[in-house]
Formats: sequence, C-alpha cells, structure tokens
Amino acid sequence: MSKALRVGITGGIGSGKSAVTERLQSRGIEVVDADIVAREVVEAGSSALEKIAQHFGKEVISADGNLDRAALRRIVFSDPDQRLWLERLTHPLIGESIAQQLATAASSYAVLSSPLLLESSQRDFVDHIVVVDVPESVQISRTKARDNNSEELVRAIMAAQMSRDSRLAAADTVIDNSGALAELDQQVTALHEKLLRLSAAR
Ligand SMILES: CC(C)(COP(=O)(O)OP(=O)(O)OC[C@H]1O[C@@H](n2cnc3c(N)ncnc32)[C@H](O)[C@@H]1O)[C@@H](O)C(=O)NCCC(=O)NCCS
Ligand SMILES: Nc1ncnc2c1ncn2[C@@H]1O[C@H](COP(=O)(O)OP(=O)(O)OP(=O)(O)O)[C@@H](O)[C@H]1O
Repeated sequence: MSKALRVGITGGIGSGKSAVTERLQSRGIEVVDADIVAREVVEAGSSALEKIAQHFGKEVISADGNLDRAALRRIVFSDPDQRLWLERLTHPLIGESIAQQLATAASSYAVLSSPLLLESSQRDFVDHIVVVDVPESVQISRTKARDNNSEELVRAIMAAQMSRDSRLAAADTVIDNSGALAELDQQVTALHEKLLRLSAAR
C-alpha cells in the first residue's frame, strides 16, 4: 500500500487555516499544525530557547522561563535580518518534527497546516496544496479582532509572507473564506470528499 496522501493547507495570517483544520479534525483527520510545532521547539529549557536568549537578550524571556512571544514578535517583524536569524534556528527543528508526525499519521489522509508552507521547504512534505484565501482587508480585520494586534503589526507580518497572487498560483485547491462560516462549512465538506477520493485513487 502506498503512503497516505499528505495535504498542505496554507494561507496568510488570519485567512482561516485553523477554521478549516478544526472541521477536518472533527472528521477524524490528523492535522499537524506548524504554529504549534514552532512553539514546541522553543519550549522552556530547550537548547533553541537558550540560543534565542543569548542572541536577543533576557528581555525576550519571561519571569517563568518561557519565551516572551510578544517581545520577540515586535523585534522580528520590524527587522527582517532578525527574523531570518530566528528562522534559520527554528525552521530545521520545525521541519524535523513535522516530518516525523506526518510519517506516523494514520488517518485516510494527513494534513500539514502552515502559514509558511510555500515559503519554506515544508512544501516538499505534501502532495496536494490547499490555499485558504481571503482579501487582505479581511485578513487584517479578522486578525485584529482575534489577537488585539495593531494594524501596523498585522501589515508587517503580512509583508513577511508570500503575496496573495503567488499563493493562489501555487494552489491545487482554493477555499474562499471571505464569506460566512456556513459557506466555509460547505466548502470543507466538498474538500474532504475530494481528498478522500484522491487518497483512494493512490
Ligand atoms: C515571532 C514569534 C515568537 C511570535 O509568536 P506569536 O505567538 O506572537 O505568533 P504565532 O507563532 O502564533 O504566529 C502567528 C502568525 O504569525 C505569522 N508568522 C509567524 N512566524 C512568521 C514568520 N517567520 N514569517 C512570516 N509570518 C510568520 C503566521 O501567520 C502565524 O500564523 C513566532 O511567530 C515565531 O517563533 N516565529 C518563527 C517561527 C515560524 O516561522 N513560525 C511559523 C510557522 S513555521
Ligand atoms: N468565515 C469566517 N467568518 C468570520 N470569522 C472567521 C471566518 N473564518 C475564520 N474566522 C475567524 O477569523 C480569525 C482567523 O481565523 P483562523 O484563526 O482560522 O486563521 P489562521 O489562518 O489559522 O490564522 P494564523 O495564521 O494567524 O494562525 C479567527 O478568529 C476565526 O474564528
């Protein structure tokens, strides 16, 4: 038997990747979330966090020994060189963990959800690319409502990500999440059926 179909789900900040993956998880599909893995590789006591503290200073470590994510976010999204430094440290560790988790996934297909799927070598981990798409104005309003971030910070994060057009050009399947959640539900149902078909045809 060939290995399970691996599906990458991507989209810019606030596009609705989690809204899609929650709906797939409730159907029993295993989801690896790159944002969660990115937190695990810098947990308190890890050697990656030690290196971050050495490089950025104690101001990015909270009193409880955890990474002060808000402090590091302010630094890396205002200075591309610092962001690249952080990515060079964490992306290989994130990639290793993602590969392991995908290899052991046991559902009919497995999902990797990542904001940087197409910007990184994570793309090589998947057989089918789903892009969750909304206009930039919707990304900004939903992210601001969720995270209490300034519009300036959301725009800086978006500037570090691929453009909407390039992302759409790389998609095998596009989910349009500009409408209501009920419309998303319908699209996710159709997506799940399509992915089951593709997986069965392997
Ligand atoms: C800078 C950090 C500490 C900020 O943490 P915070 O809790 O505020 O944000 P979180 O990790 O939940 O990310 C929120 C969103 O920001 C965007 N984002 C995060 N890192 C990046 C990046 N390097 N480039 C572009 N966008 C990014 C994504 O859309 C992500 O969904 C954190 O994002 C981080 O460690 N980033 C580097 C690792 C990385 O590239 N992660 C992305 C998944 S591989
Ligand atoms: N169709 C929709 N209508 C209204 N709100 C939505 C819709 N889809 C998602 N949301 C909300 O918008 C916000 C962003 O969605 P979500 O967290 O799923 O995006 P994401 O792509 O996973 O974001 P990130 O890259 O930042 O992790 C959330 O608060 C979510 O509840």
